[in-house]
Amino acid sequence: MELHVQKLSVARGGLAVLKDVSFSLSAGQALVIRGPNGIGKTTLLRTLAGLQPALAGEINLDPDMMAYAAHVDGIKATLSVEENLAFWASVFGTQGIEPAMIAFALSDLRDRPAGMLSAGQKRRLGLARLMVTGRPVWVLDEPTVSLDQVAVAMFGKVIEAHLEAGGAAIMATHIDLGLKNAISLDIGAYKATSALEDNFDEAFL
Ligand SMILES: Nc1ncnc2c1ncn2[C@@H]1O[C@H](COP(=O)(O)OP(=O)(O)OP(=O)(O)O)[C@@H](O)[C@H]1O
Repeated sequence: MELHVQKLSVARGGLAVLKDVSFSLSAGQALVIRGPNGIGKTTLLRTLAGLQPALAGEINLDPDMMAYAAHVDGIKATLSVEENLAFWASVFGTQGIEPAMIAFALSDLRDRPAGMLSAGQKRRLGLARLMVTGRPVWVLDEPTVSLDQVAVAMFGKVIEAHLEAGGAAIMATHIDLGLKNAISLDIGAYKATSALEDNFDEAFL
């Protein structure tokens, strides 16, 4: 698995936010996207995962290779924790939800309706979902929000195991997960300038 992203431009609300983003990622690697609030990390991740079209550029991998997890994880509130994981396993055509249940310490919560989980427990369920997708590239937007220290460590272990098994991950996070094979990309340099800014001098001449 090799992901190559070339000259990708992405937009939000009809306005270009990032221009000409290029990077490559191999199996076993994690890419940590960095940049200030509002620069376009979420927009970039959503575009990579195929949830919105790119303005321009190339992504060599099919979105079907990717699993996306963000703040809204598509958790079904009335289904139990176990039913949620079983549902996703059926959607993605995979088997065996127990490893995900164990990795995120959800076993004791298996019968609880997801709507009754705390914010951190919900996030753990959303991250456990990644494991049952069976997809090689995980695209993660602020995955550690709401997680306590113990849960952050659980998540770090799961990501490390995913990379060791030949998967890859792209994530926007401010937390150092101590991953062995992580590279970082500061997207500040790719900020798209608006037409007004492009012609700023001319506007005054
Ligand atoms: N619906 C929208 N219409 C217009 N602009 C939007 C819309 N949603 C977001 N934006 C703007 O698009 C830009 C990129 O937003 P995005 O959420 O991708 O940034 P981010 O880097 O993930 O930010 P943060 O670190 O705060 O989560 C921001 O300037 C934001 O204000």
